[in-house]
Amino acid sequence: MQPLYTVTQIRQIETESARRLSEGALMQRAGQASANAALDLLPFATSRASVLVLAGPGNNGGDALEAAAHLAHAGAQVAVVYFEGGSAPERARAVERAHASPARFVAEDAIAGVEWHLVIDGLFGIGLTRPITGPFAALVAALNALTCPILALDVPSGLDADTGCIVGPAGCAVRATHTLTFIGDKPGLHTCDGRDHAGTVNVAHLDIDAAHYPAATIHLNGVDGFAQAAVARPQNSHKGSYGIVSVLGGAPGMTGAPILAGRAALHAGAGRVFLCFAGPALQCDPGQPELMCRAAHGFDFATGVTVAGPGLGGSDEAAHLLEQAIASPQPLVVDADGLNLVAARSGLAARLRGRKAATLLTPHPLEAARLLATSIGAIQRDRLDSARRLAAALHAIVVLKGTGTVIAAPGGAIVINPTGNPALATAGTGDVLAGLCGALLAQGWPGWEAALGAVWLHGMAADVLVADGIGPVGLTAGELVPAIRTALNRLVARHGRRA
Ligand SMILES: NC(=O)C1=CN([C@@H]2O[C@H](COP(=O)(O)OP(=O)(O)OC[C@H]3O[C@@H](n4cnc5c(N)ncnc54)[C@H](OP(=O)(O)O)[C@@H]3O)[C@@H](O)[C@H]2O)[C@@H](O)CC1
Ligand SMILES: Nc1ncnc2c1ncn2[C@@H]1O[C@H](COP(=O)(O)OP(=O)(O)O)[C@@H](O)[C@H]1O
Ligand SMILES: [K+]
Repeated sequence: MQPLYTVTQIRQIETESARRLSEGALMQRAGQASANAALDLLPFATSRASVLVLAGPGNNGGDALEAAAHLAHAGAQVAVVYFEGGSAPERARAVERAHASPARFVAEDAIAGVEWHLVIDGLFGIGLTRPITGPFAALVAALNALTCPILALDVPSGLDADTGCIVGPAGCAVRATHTLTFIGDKPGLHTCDGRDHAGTVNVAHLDIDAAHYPAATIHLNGVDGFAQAAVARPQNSHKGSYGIVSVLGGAPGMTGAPILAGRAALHAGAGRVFLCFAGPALQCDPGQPELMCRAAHGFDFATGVTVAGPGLGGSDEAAHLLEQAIASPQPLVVDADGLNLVAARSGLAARLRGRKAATLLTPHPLEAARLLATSIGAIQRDRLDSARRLAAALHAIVVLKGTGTVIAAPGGAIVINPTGNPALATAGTGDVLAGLCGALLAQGWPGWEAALGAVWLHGMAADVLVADGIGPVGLTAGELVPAIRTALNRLVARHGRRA
């Protein structure tokens, strides 16, 4: 999995490596890498390309000036909007190089009325300390109104590289189509506002020796993070080999949620799936008669994995049933109303903390806010920290949903998921994810790999459906289910080890 580094770590890597390099080497390498990336984005002969370069007051601006000089020497028509600022010697040399090149230095008002083929955003990088306001904000608005590609250097200006939030309050950020980020990839490019502002992310390592990189605790989810848990089915196996998933949910009037979770568990390979209704039990799911419907009252949750919460409601009876599911020595997924009950009743949280088997919690931001007794805004302001705090507080693997889903382990490891898209922003997709988590656990996947695999497959299924025109508008949660089955089978065929 691709490592992600915080700004503090990037600064440390820079300090360590810079000691062994000539002054300004990193900025020169960043500028060269940026120019190369820019050339790749130009649609035709370099000499006919109009490139607008924004060079801010810090070293991000220095990178942009180096890039401007290279592009101008390569023959592009380069216009630079330049802001006076920092006195770092390497930045001063970048200014000189750009001035000595054929690049033109222009005023901000020259941006309007020109057909630009590419914009390079070198306004602010990881040194942004306060919201972009005033004339800089007007400039960002002008850039965001352009239709040409925008290449952000290091970070789209205005975005917090650690959290993925626009630096605020009342800040703004460049909406880039591409980001070339330096030294190492950064979490903020992949979650919250990051995905909308960074576009396609590439990393330029600037030839820094691997020895200068610390062990990363944050990664971008990828198949290598969980594929080792996939097992090819042996011929000599039967339904008992693939586990049981029991979905606890379905308070009166809320039967759809457990059905979706159960269907997802079935199509993701669980040997048997029970729907355990907290309210009046359905006789069967006529659309999926393989699901076995039961009253939750008196059900033995210790027989397999429980997915507790979809449509469970908040009654005392629901809390009592959840307590029984938590007491099971088997793996457990808690979602939706299950999480709301844990937030509302401290006794349940204490029992959850005491569990020995794998426990996965799958909150969306509002559920996470209830669990941490805070607001959605506070959760979203630092999604990584929120997920990490929840995992530590409840001794569970936490899947904080939403674009760039954050998966956190109680020990502090964090993974951000890159698959998925806004087609998933529709009712029931969370129930499908919970059922999928349950199915992987039932088939013997360890908790961490089950969480990573489920989130990745769920997002990938949505990506494939959208590529086929089934979404982003109007995708239904039920349509995800067969697409998840296909994605999981491809994974097992490609990576599944022999049992
Ligand atoms: N790290 C590395 O190893 C390498 C880093 N490199 C590059 O350096 C970048 C980091 O450079 P950096 O530290 O100079 O910060 P940067 O992002 O240019 O901004 C700081 C400037 O902006 C100003 N300023 C801040 N907020 C503002 C606001 N809202 N509105 C207005 N002004 C504002 C701030 O002013 P001040 O706060 O001091 O008043 C200061 O002048 C990094 O992203 C990468 O591109 C590469 O060369 C390769 C090696
Ligand atoms: N804009 C988005 N981009 C990517 N994934 C999204 C987006 N919106 C929602 N999702 C995903 O869809 C699912 C929604 O879950 P949830 O909010 O619990 O829905 P429900 O309760 O209706 O089942 C989560 O997996 C979430 O990460
Ligand atoms: K930038």
